[in-house]
Parts: sequence; structure tokens; C-alpha cells
Amino acid sequence: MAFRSLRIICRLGSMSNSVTVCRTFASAQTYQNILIEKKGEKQNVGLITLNRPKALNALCGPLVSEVIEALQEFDKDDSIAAIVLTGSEKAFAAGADIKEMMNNSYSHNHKHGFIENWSYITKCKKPLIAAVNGYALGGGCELAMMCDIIYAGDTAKFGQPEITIGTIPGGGGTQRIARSCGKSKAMEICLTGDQFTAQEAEKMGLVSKVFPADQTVAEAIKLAEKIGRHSPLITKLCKEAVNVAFETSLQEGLRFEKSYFWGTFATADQKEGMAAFAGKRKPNFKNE
Ligand SMILES: CCC/C=C/C(=O)SCCNC(=O)CCNC(=O)[C@H](O)C(C)(C)COP(=O)([O-])OP(=O)([O-])OC[C@H]1O[C@@H](n2cnc3c(N)ncnc32)[C@H](O)[C@@H]1OP(=O)([O-])[O-]
Repeated sequence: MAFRSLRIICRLGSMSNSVTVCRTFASAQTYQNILIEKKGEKQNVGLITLNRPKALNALCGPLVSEVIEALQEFDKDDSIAAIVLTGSEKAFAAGADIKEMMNNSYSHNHKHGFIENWSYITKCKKPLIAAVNGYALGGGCELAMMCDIIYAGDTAKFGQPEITIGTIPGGGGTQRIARSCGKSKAMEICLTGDQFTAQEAEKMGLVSKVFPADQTVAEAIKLAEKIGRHSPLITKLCKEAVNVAFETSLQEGLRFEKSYFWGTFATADQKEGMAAFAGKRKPNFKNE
């Protein structure tokens, strides 16, 4: 991993699948609000755990900055195939930090680009899976929706309650729910502020699978490992192509997909993948 002055602690006892990584910069600065680990049989899954239990992982500025920094480090790290973002069993995240932002003014928000840095989360090139247990409210729900895939525990509670505290979703809630679940659901969720269950979220297409809460993270790691068996280069192209569907017209999206599809034939991994199929063997992708 590309962390400066990296310190790696192997967790004795649960060594098989877990390496905890702590940042130890020269300044002795460490993450205060998140934990980062490498997981999976090949240690190729980056796990970021939001860890601000006293505030139910409310997304204060420092926590979001740490998440962005950890994502950028995992994105640069060639040993990492995919990233899982999770919280605790009680809360993925109970929203943006209300106490931190309650006295913000319009001009402050405008001058300082309040929460504009959140969009870096969507710039991550590797697959990013949210493993959601407990509350995913407001900015917490929006953070999950910035990920590529959402797995949820059966006790997870989603919602956009901003309207109940005199504001509206600001981290993409109105747009991403409308795009994934349609206008009626988006309006109902954003205008009532009501919470909805993991099962409802799955039914409306916001979540791809629901698991018993104590298995959510393990299942997300398994999914990350499965994705990690493919060519990292082709995986990134595929993620980018799917994301284009949320940003353009169908015709433009189809043109983009075609150019990337054709482009894969310029890669060594396409040659390897198809040769492996024809030769009845497993592919050995080189990320080239
Ligand atoms: C991204 C841009 C747009 C986004 C906007 C938003 O997200 S707006 C936000 C949208 N989200 C909401 O409106 C949800 C707000 N939260 C809730 O409604 C409830 O906390 C609950 C229903 C999630 C859990 O109820 P429960 O009875 O099980 O637990 P509890 O209530 O006792 O909380 C424990 C501690 O955590 C604290 N804390 C919790 N959340 C936040 C927060 N967002 N902020 C700060 N602190 C928060 C809470 O104050 C308390 O601290 P204290 O007083 O002990 O020092």
C-alpha cells in the first residue's frame, strides 16, 4: 500500500483474513474517525469502517475527509481489487453532522463549498461496495448511494429525513433516488422523511441484496473478492460505462459503451480472457 511510513499490524487470532493498517505519518497523525483494513483470502479487499460511535457515525467534516483519503490510498494501491465501506451494526451513518452544520450561513456554504468534497467519493475508480447495517439516514443514505453496490443487513433503516429538520438532501439524495427508483418513490422518501427498511430498499432497487445483519460485511467482502478475480483494468472500464448510464441519454450512453467495448480489444487482458476460455483454462489477467 502506498501509505507513507506504513505500519502493518497482523491481528493474531483472526490472522487468516485480516490485516489492520494504521497510518503513521511522520507527524504521527492517525485516522480518528475510521478504521482501515485489508481483507479477504488474498488481502485484496480494502475495508473502511466508519468509527464515530458516540454520534452514530454522523458525517462530520474530518470523518468525510478521512474516508476520501483512505479511498484515494486504496484506489492507488495495486494490491487492492475492490473496496468495502461499512459502519457499525447500529449505524452505517445517521447523516451529516447536524450539530456541526446547524449554524452555517448560506454565504459560508457558498464560499467554502460546503460538502462539495463529498463528490471525490464517486471518483474512486475501483468497485466500491457499501455494507449497510443500522441507520443510513440523510447523508448516510446518500453516502451509501455514492457507492457502486449496496448490500444491507436485515435491520438496516434508510431514509432522507432532512425535510423534518428544515432542509433538503444535499449529498445527491433527490437525484440518485429518482434515478434508481423513479419519481414517485423519490418524492415519497424526500417529502415525508420517513424511514424505510432494507427489504423495501431491495424491492425498490436501491439495495441489491439483504443479509442477516451479522453477515453483511462478510458478504460484501466475498462480493469484492469475486469482482477481484477479473481484470482490474476491464473492471474499471466496466464501472465507468455503467456510471455513464446515470449521466447521459441512452444514445450517448450506448455510444460510450461501444467505444469502451471496442477499446477492450486493445488490451492484453481481453486477449488473455478469451484465449483462456478457448483453451479451457483459467485466465491470468495482468491489468494491461
Ligand atoms: C450531506 C449533505 C446533506 C445531508 C444532510 C443530513 O444528513 S441532515 C441529518 C439527517 N439525519 C437525521 O436527521 C437523523 C438524526 N438522528 C436521529 O434521528 C437519531 O439519532 C436516530 C433515530 C438515528 C437514533 O436515535 P437514538 O435514540 O438511537 O440515538 P440518539 O438520537 O440518542 O443519538 C446518539 C447520539 O448521536 C448523535 N447523533 C445522531 N445523529 C446525528 C447527526 N446526524 N448529527 C449529529 N449528531 C447525531 C445524537 O445527538 C446523540 O448524541 P448525544 O446527544 O448523546 O451527544
